[in-house]
Amino acid sequence: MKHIRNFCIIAHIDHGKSTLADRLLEYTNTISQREAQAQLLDNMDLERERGITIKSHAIQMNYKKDGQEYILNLIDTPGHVDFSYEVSRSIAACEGALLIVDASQGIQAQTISNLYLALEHDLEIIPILNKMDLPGAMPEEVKDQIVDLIGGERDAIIPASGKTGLGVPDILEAIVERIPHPVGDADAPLQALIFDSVFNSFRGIMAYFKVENGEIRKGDRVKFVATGKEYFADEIGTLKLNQVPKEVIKTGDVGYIISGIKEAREVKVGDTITHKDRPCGAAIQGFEEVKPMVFAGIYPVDTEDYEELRESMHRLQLNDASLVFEPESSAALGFGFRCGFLGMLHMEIIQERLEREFDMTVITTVPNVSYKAYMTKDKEEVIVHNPSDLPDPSKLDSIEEPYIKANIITKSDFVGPIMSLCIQKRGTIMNQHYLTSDRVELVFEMPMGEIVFDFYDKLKTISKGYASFDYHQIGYRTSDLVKLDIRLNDEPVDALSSLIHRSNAYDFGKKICEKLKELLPRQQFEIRIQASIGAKIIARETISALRKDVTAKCYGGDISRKRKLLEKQKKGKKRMRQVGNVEIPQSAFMAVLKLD
Ligand SMILES: Nc1nc2c(ncn2[C@@H]2O[C@H](COP(=O)(O)OP(=O)(O)OP(=O)(O)O)[C@@H](O)[C@H]2O)c(=O)[nH]1
Repeated sequence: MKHIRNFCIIAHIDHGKSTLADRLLEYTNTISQREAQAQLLDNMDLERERGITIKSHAIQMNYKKDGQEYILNLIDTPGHVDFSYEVSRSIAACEGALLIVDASQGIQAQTISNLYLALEHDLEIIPILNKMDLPGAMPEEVKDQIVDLIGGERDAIIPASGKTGLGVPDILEAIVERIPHPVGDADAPLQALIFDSVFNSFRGIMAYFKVENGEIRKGDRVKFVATGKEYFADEIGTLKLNQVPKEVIKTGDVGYIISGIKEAREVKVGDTITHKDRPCGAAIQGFEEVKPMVFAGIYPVDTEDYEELRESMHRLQLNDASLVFEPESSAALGFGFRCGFLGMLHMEIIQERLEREFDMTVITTVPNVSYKAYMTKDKEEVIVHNPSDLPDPSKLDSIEEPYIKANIITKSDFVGPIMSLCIQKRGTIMNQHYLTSDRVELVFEMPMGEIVFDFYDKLKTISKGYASFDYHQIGYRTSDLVKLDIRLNDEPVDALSSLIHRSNAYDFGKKICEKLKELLPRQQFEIRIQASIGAKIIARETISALRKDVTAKCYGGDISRKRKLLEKQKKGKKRMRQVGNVEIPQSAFMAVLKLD
């Protein structure tokens, strides 16, 4: 135990965590340089392309210092807010953290939020100034920021570069010297924290754990405390580039278990593994059920593909337990699924995986948060995951919506515009704090429903990219919300309904009608677009009729050109849905996200 070091790397997105991790693996000969080039830790195609680590991983390195062998377990964490629960569990398995800050960017919102998580778990923090090779690196300024944030000595900050390998030996030395070894009782009953799981089509589900107390042996009868399920530890081992089977994993060490688990749902990150016959007294604290925050409908473009879509979603769920879905039907879109995601990025990833890995073409509806509606009678609580399911407003006592606490870090020049944006999004400023003379941290409380719309994009635009954003939920609050419906030629389109704060409803209704007018293709008859609250029409637009013949201008001459145009037209139609007599393209279902 004395020669084990468990650590994670925390950083804002794109500050170079994965690249630096690869350098550590290379330096300790855990992987070869050639393998490293493929950015090993990000082994999902999608991850590699997007340059983000979606799921956390663990890998073991051996390192020799003064003749003594050390085992270094690196637990990789995802950097994006959607996956912050996974970050917090990975952090709970560590004794130390490398805090990576891009020397050209300085401290950003996720640097701070992940740092706070690490400090809550009393981790030893090793600050690293990364990307020192960049011409725009500002080492002295960023060092000031780090010292301001975590205290400590300027000299303790290690200058590094994942690109050139600068600082890598110093980082390894610091891991051994500064991070404490794990502590635990080797003789106590087994208590192991599950911090991640992966799905492998050959081996089934593999859970990653850290042994806090006791030890686990191959063949042991174990129990997962939160789910209550029991398994045989068919195979246990440590994680190098591949799995290395072992007979025993002892206190303080990190490993994997394969035990015939069929579905990702059976393994809950944060759960405790113990022995069936000699269980531990209590589960490891801090376990939470991950709850989806954002909901949207996913429908097959072709109604006949419904069964295939269901099958694909089931298979996706096998390795992503945080995806939840249930069948729903929409008058406009037919049969599909209402899906719950951890956040907007998670939603995009699922949509993309469905298309890439399962070859499904889907229509996604506007995302929304979940609401709590209270009936006048009995104050009965109804959870609403879909605005069109809102009970009749005349029978409602009140509606509550989720609120978040948002942290934004930006340059002082942008404070004004960002404040106006947040206030426009019904936010309340709670705190404004200067990190340095030029960098400000703003803390807001605001409804989560406002950020699922277009908040990120707007924030990025008004701050010219110089603002970073992070948030967590702080509970539900009563709001004056109304349901806004959209009709096309008097036919309501349920998939376009939304819940809006009353004060914004008129403006919103007007804008969405204008946007739809822009997005709906003109057809051979007039299309009336209306926004209504209950029976009251609050906005309308009309698209005039058009006789559209794309081949008309081809004079009947060149047949191949004509065919090409028809092909093109057919393709354009693919993602369309017919409601009444109006054809709606996918872009229109997301129109709300693109209002000016
Ligand atoms: N110049 C320079 N570029 C770097 C360095 N380290 C990483 N990069 C680049 O920065 C980008 C982000 O690097 P990643 O290692 O993917 O960042 P990350 O922090 O792992 O990102 P997430 O996993 O999404 O949080 C990539 O384009 C890297 O090539 C460095 O030391 N110097």
